[in-house]
Amino acid sequence: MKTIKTDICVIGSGSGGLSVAAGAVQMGARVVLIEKGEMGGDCLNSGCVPSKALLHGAASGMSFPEAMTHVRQTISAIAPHDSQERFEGLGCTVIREAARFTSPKSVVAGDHSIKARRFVIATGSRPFVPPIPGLSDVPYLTNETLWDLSECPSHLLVLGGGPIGMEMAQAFVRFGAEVTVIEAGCVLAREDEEAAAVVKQALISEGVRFLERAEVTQVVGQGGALTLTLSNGQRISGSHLLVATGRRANAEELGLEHADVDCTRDGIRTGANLRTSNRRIYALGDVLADHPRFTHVAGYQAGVAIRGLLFGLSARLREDHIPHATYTDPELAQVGLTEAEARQVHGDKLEVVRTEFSGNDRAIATGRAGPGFIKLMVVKSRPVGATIVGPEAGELIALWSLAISTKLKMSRIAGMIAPYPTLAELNKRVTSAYFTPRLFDNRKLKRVVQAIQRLVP
Ligand SMILES: Cc1cc2nc3c(=O)[nH]c(=O)nc-3n(C[C@H](O)[C@H](O)[C@H](O)COP(=O)(O)OP(=O)(O)OC[C@H]3O[C@@H](n4cnc5c(N)ncnc54)[C@H](O)[C@@H]3O)c2cc1C
Ligand SMILES: NC(=O)c1ccc[n+]([C@@H]2O[C@H](COP(=O)([O-])OP(=O)(O)OC[C@H]3O[C@@H](n4cnc5c(N)ncnc54)[C@H](O)[C@@H]3O)[C@@H](O)[C@H]2O)c1
Repeated sequence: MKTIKTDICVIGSGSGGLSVAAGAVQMGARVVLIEKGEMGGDCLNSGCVPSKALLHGAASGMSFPEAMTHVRQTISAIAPHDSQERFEGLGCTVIREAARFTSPKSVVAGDHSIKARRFVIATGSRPFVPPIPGLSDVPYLTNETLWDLSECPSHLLVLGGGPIGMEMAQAFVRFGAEVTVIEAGCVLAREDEEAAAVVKQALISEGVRFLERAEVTQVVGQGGALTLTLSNGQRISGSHLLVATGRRANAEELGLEHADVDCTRDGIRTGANLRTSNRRIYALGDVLADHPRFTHVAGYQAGVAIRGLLFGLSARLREDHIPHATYTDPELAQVGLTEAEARQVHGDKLEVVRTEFSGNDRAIATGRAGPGFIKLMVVKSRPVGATIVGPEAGELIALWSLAISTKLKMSRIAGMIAPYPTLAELNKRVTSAYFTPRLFDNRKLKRVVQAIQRLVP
């Protein structure tokens, strides 16, 4: 067994682990990075990158095989950035083995024993597969196996109407598959209800069938012919089944019991400084319990952890300005509070203003003026949340993350000028919606203007 002593040992080379390793090594720390699978983790290999590449293929009229080639080419184009070679070039020691704690200060990976001053657990998550009778006996797809398909399914059954289920439902219906989404509750249930309804309606109009509040009690069949039975006796048959019913943290195999790290079934718990119950060990990204699971969140958490790891600063996480987007067409993006949440927190102090994509010249000129809107939640002249459903919602939401993180007043945002004609004008337009009644329905202001008009020559 070879022993390595280091400053920081990072377990997992996904979005979170790579960000910590790159930052720490370039600022002078000795870093060991351990990865048991593909460098780049879920986002690059089986998550964001392939799913967005597939959606692009579906939107731009590629055939399914062409789109799958585009998926592979996209991964290959991005992979060098996350590669072992790049990280070794930066100065990290990269070990391609599964890591396991043997004590609060040491980890074993293959024939290496790593003793580190600090550890970072960034082992991510895997698909949660619900314990439905028969499911484990049939061939089903998850986000880990979907990318091996060589032909488009004739009828794809999608279990779960969260972001994975909705994005993939739209991609596959556009490739010509029949698609049925079976959802235990309501689709996109964590989103603003009105915005989620716009996305759902768009998918319905493209041919996706939805069964909501549906409890699957049994799955039978074989490859190419699967049947789900619901609690109401209804049966739905399809050629393939995609299970997209949430995530489970990758924490069980880490030997956390030897490391004094508290962990629940939902994942590892930390304080806002990302330290676990063992102060030498940090955790971040999808392996955490009760945190949003997104690539940009793992990246943001890496920045917070680095301040503690390298400088001993007690940086703390903030979550009110973290946006997310679902890349259906139309896209749905959210930052801060939804209208329902803001109403609960702020009651009568809440003002909600909105503007529609149908009034935007660029949206009209480019044939994208379908149903869609920006809704802004404002309290004491500062935005506390924004919901956008429409084209490029994921791009448009960034401004509102900045506005919330810096507590910008609406008057400051109204000072922004967006070039004409852009979708970005919608962000300006929604601030006008806030000021319009204050300016145009203001009797006092009208009297002042009239008085000045009488006085000025
Ligand atoms: C289909 C899909 C689409 C998604 N789309 C988006 C999107 O559009 N935008 C977005 O922001 N997020 C998206 N996500 C979420 C995003 O992929 C995750 O939030 C992100 O990858 C989490 O990063 P991470 O570093 O925490 O974990 P991961 O990327 O999962 O990396 C963890 C790494 O740790 C390794 N590992 C695990 N255990 C061990 C061990 N014992 N020893 C050594 N290595 C180990 C794993 O092999 C893996 O490489 C999507 C997810 C899925 C599934
Ligand atoms: N655009 C993006 O940023 C993006 C895209 C895809 C995934 N992701 C990330 O990946 C995570 C996982 O995505 P997801 O869609 O799998 O999870 P999710 O938890 O967001 O949604 C899962 C859905 O499955 C339903 N469900 C659970 N058990 C069920 C059952 N037995 N039968 C029917 N429905 C059932 C739930 O009610 C829920 O609506 C997301 O939370 C997100 O963090 C992000």
